Amino acid sequence: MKIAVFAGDGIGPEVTREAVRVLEALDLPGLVLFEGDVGGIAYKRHGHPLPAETLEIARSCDAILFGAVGDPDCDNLERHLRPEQAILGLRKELGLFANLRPAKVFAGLEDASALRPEVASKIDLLIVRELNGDVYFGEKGIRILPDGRRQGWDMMSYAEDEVRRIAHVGFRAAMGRGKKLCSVDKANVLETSQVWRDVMIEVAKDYPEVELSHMYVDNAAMQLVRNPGQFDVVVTGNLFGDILSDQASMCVGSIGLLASASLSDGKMGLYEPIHGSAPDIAGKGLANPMATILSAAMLLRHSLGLEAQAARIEAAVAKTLADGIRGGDLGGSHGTAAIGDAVLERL
Ligand SMILES: NC(=O)C1=CN([C@@H]2O[C@H](COP(=O)(O)OP(=O)(O)OC[C@H]3O[C@@H](n4cnc5c(N)ncnc54)[C@H](O)[C@@H]3O)[C@@H](O)[C@H]2O)C=CC1
Ligand SMILES: CC(C)CC(=O)C(=O)O
Ligand SMILES: [Mg+2]
Repeated sequence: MKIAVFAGDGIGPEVTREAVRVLEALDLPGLVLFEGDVGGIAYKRHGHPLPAETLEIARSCDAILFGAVGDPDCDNLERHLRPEQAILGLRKELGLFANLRPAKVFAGLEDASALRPEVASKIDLLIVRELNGDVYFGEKGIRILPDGRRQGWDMMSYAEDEVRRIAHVGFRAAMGRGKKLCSVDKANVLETSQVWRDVMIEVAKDYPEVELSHMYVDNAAMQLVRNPGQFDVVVTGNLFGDILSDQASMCVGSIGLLASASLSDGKMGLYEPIHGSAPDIAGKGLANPMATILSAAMLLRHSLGLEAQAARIEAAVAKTLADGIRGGDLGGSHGTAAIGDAVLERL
């Protein structure tokens, strides 16, 4: 079992360290970890945010545990050299098109939600976000208009096959959960979304037991706050899924809690918290490592088939929260390492 560990920038190394401690504590036979540079740190050391040797490590491993990338020092670099290209590059190079972002309220954490406890307590949803297409990977540029104004442009598109494969991921997930799938788009305005919606309707015929609904993304953002309990599986594109999942994190309490799996057709996957490098708290030991620890659990489940060990980690995190151990993001005072210690004690 080979796991690549790409800690990255900002709080990335801090939260990844705790997740690695948890993985190591499980004493998994044959587990070997391989570290690699990604993001701003990789740019500073190797001149590129995703060096060839890092990509090679990624390709040779069964799964990747990823921290976060992003460094304000690098914000003025040419776009292809910016830290964020590391995660975009890994997603594209490895064909990781399906991003699973579960959001569920942990018992005892209802009061930490930005929503009223009786609204928050009903949340148990899965955002299935397409991760290889959309405006993130379209042609883009900055051009000078004839009248001298600068104009930025980014091409949004989805081809039918790109929608079809993520639709199947969403419907299969719904079959294993509450059999409800809400497809989120902006088909009232965007042709990209019209194709998206047409394909969702077509694929739904293969899953007659799943109840398909459609929602415009602006309404979805509102419904996520008004009545998040109505959602089971939400399938959406790259941009909308990025935004809605950050929003969902505050509905369950904190962005420091939301884990994710980025999957391809095979078992290979990349696992990361949904948050970024949080430069505002980096280096202070304040970051909540739970999202990364829970991402490690997803890694064991999806890439290594170790369901019992994944459940063990999730139970330890749930117990830690139930015992009142909370980081600053949840109104508590526990630091990154103390939260890691507490999870390890409950493993
Ligand atoms: N997959 C990745 O590597 C991602 C990278 N980024 C990058 O991260 C950098 C910062 O982006 P932001 O927009 O500030 O988003 P962010 O997610 O890094 O931070 C947003 C806010 O949430 C807080 N926060 C995030 N994670 C936390 C944790 N584990 N515990 C406690 N508080 C936490 C931060 O302190 C900040 O106030 C940028 O360079 C951005 O491009 C952003 C999202 C994903
Ligand atoms: C940093 C971006 C490339 C993506 C992002 O915000 C995310 O995947 O959540
Ligand atoms: Mg994001």
